[in-house]
Amino acid sequence: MSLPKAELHLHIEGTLEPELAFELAARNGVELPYADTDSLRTAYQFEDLQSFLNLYYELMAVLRTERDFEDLANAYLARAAAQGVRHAEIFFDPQAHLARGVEMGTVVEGLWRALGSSARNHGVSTQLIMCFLRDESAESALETLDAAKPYLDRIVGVGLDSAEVGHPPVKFREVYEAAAALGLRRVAHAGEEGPPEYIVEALDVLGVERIDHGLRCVESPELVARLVRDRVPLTLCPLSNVRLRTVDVLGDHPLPAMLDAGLMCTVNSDDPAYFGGYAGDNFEAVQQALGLSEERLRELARNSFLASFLEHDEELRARYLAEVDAYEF
Ligand code: HPA
Ligand SMILES: [Zn+2]
Repeated sequence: MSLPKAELHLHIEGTLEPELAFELAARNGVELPYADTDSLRTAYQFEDLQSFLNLYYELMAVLRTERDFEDLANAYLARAAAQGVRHAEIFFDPQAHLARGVEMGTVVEGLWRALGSSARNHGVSTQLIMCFLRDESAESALETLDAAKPYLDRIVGVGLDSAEVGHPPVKFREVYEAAAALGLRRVAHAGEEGPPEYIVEALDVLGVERIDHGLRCVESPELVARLVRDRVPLTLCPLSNVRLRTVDVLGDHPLPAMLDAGLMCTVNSDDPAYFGGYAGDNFEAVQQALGLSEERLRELARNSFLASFLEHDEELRARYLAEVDAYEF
């Protein structure tokens, strides 16, 4: 669906399509434990978040040089642009690369080669959000923030991802305080597999401005009331929820009820190469499975721009919002 939209929940490493994975493996002399793209695709059957993360981290072995990260980001931006994405706030996972001996500079400069010319080349404005892996230590997160200091002009904010349960937001209090002191925006995954309390903690302890996923807020009427009152954006990822089995089938997704409750929902793709669709595909899927009206879809698109970190260019945000209003389905 080409409705203009911002993508606010997108892991760049999760855009690695099998074809590009094999191309980069050949280029870098990396051996993949799959015969070809078809046999790799058959591995895309996930039980839960962890079973996905195992493959996600395994395939990252092919990302080694600046050019690899540039090619990865350009491939994503081209696909996103074709599906109506006008603005993308893109997560990356530096710890997963540092652990393999790939430097922060290689990752950021490589991504920037694509992002820095994206408005011109793809018609997509971009921001970069650095995520900490919550199943690594708080010390490791602090070291990562330190390693990012030379590149902060290219990074708008920090996030928190990877295995959620057992790794509550409070573990990262100190690093989020340090990030805030550096002027970075703050978001965090919470309430994907973890309980509603993690969402409350992300707000109260980490001071986040948006919740990534946040799906399990629906279990707490009190929390829903707070999120509605404070207009806290939730970056939902419907196809991801089905593939990682946080909802059984898309037709059972709580998105319509969440919108009816007044929550500020957005629709995003998370890891589109693994979960069966990019941003526009997610919009189409929820339209079909949940029967969302055109006005609801327009509301989701407006929310995406309102929730985006475009404060440095309100004119651009206004232009995007006008495009949403003018869109004809
Ligand atoms: O959906 C996700 N959840 C948590 N961590 C992640 N890292 C990539 N994708 C995800
Ligand atoms: Zn995610």
